[in-house]
Parts: sequence; structure tokens; C-alpha cells
Amino acid sequence: MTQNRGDMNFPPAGTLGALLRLAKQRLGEAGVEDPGLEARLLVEHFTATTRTDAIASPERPVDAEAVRKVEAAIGRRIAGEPVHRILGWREFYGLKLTLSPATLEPRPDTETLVDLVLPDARRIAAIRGRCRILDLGTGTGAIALALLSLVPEAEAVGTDISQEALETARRNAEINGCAARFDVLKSSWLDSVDGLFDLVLSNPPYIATEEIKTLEPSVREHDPVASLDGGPDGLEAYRAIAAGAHCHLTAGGLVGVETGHDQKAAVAAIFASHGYRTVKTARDLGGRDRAMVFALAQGG
Ligand SMILES: C[S@@+](CC[C@H](N)C(=O)[O-])C[C@H]1O[C@@H](n2cnc3c(N)ncnc32)[C@H](O)[C@@H]1O
Repeated sequence: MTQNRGDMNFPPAGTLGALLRLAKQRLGEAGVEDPGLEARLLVEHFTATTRTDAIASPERPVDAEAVRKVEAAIGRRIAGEPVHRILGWREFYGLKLTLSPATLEPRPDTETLVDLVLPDARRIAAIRGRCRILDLGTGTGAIALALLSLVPEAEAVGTDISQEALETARRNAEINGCAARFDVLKSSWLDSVDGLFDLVLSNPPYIATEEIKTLEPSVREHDPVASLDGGPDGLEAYRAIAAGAHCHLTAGGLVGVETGHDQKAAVAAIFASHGYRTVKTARDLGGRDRAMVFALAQGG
């Protein structure tokens, strides 16, 4: 993707259908993998239209200002910026989550962890009338807010080392109608956490430091390094969480984590060394090991 904005040649104004076709064509020429989808996302966002508008009213006029915005967005995308960074939001488990430079762009892989613990959150809420969730390294708030949106009796605390991420998570809670059940706390893993939780969850940074430079530019240049860097072997956060979580688990409480696809055995061993047994695991849509749930072997 080497083209720059100067080559775009978008007309000064036009129709929605023509703008969509041109955006798709430019993205396709630049080698974007799914130009139709990305053109639609960008055009809808910057023209404030919907998919239905494009289907039902392709002749709808688009003014010069909107065309300029779409052209600029296509230029940024062709220069390598991920489409959701340009949009400033990404959908996660049906929620629209705003992004900031301090937050990871939430990935569909992380929905695997939500799917794995959702039955536990519902079961605990049904038995206890509430379910207290701790989301360590909450970023946009993705994991906690998805569960809050699905389990009305649940309440959550989202922690992060980044104050800016916490502000984004809080904003996302407001946008998605969960703010009354969501608190944020600045903490390095469990250092500043108080109280007991039924579910302690995390998608921590799990890339080995040396591997970060080998990641796709769309990841290494746009996701914050604090959301990626798991230390020399990628496992440092799991050690901190396994060491600290037992002080904050209710009786029968569970710890759920996302892992890298090749970290299942190593993460199980870390939790086992702190007295946990593996309760269940799950693979992502690509069939790779992705999420694990632990309980204290002695029942907590
Ligand atoms: C992989 S991202 C996950 C973000 C979000 N939970 C998600 O799944 O999209 C890891 C998060 O951990 C946070 N983090 C990094 N080091 C931390 C630490 N020592 N204590 C707490 N959070 C930390 C990062 O700022 C980042 O938001």
C-alpha cells in the first residue's frame, strides 16, 4: 500500500453509490484485503449514512465536505492505518467501543473469553443475585462491558496501568448504558485492588518483548506497546495475576484469561504453581487455543 492522497482523484461531490464504488476501487487497487467492507465502513461513517441508505438510495447526494473526509480516510487507510483506528471505534460483542491511542483495538479473538465465562456469570448472578467482575487491563473496557451488557445483575471494576485507557473505558460504559455498574481503577495488576470478585478476568499483554518488532505494522505501529508487551517470555502478566488473584476471589470464584495460541501449557503451569486447577479452555474461530478458566484447587 504505497499510494498517497494526491492520487485519489475523488470528484468534488457526487452520489453515495458512486462514492462507495470509487472508495472500494481505490482500496482494492492498493491491495486492501476486503475493500468492499472497508469502503462501506469508511463511507458510512464519514457521510453519516447507513447500509440501508446505500442500498435504497444510491443516488443520494453527498456534499463536498463529506467527499473530502472520505478521500482523506481512504488515503490514511492506504498509508497503512487500520480501518478502525481511522473510524475511532470498533464493534465488540455487539457494542460500539471508542478507541484511543492508549487502548488496544479489541479483537474478535477476545470474544472467545467472553463466551467461555458468560455461562458462569449468568449462573452466579442467578444464585447470588449479583456477579462481581474484575477486568484486569481493561483497555476499552471490552470484556467487562460485554458481560455487563449481557448479564443485568453483573457489576464490574476495570483496571489498567493507563489512566487514558481508563477514561476511554469509562466513556464506553456511558455510551453503552453500563456506567452505573462499572467502576475503573488505576492499578498494576492486583496491586491496588480491594474486595472480592466472582470472576477475575484478563486479556493481558502476552507478546514476548523481542517478538513485537516482528508483528504486522498495523499492530506494532498502532496498538500501544503496553497492551502488547508481556515481558521477555510473554508470560509476566500471568505470573502477576496468578500470584495475586486468590486474595480477591469469592468462594467458588473463577479466573479467566486470554492467552496466545501457543501459551496454553505454560499458562496452566503458572496457575497450577499457585494452587489452581484448569476448569475449561476454548479455541478461537481459527481453531487456536485462546481462553482458559481456573479455580483454586482447594475450592477457594
Ligand atoms: C491486550 S490489552 C487488553 C485490552 C482489553 N482488555 C481487550 O481485551 O481489548 C492489555 C491491557 O493491559 C494493560 N496493562 C499493561 N500492563 C499493565 C499492568 N501492569 N497492570 C494493569 N494493566 C496493564 C494495557 O494498558 C492494556 O490496556
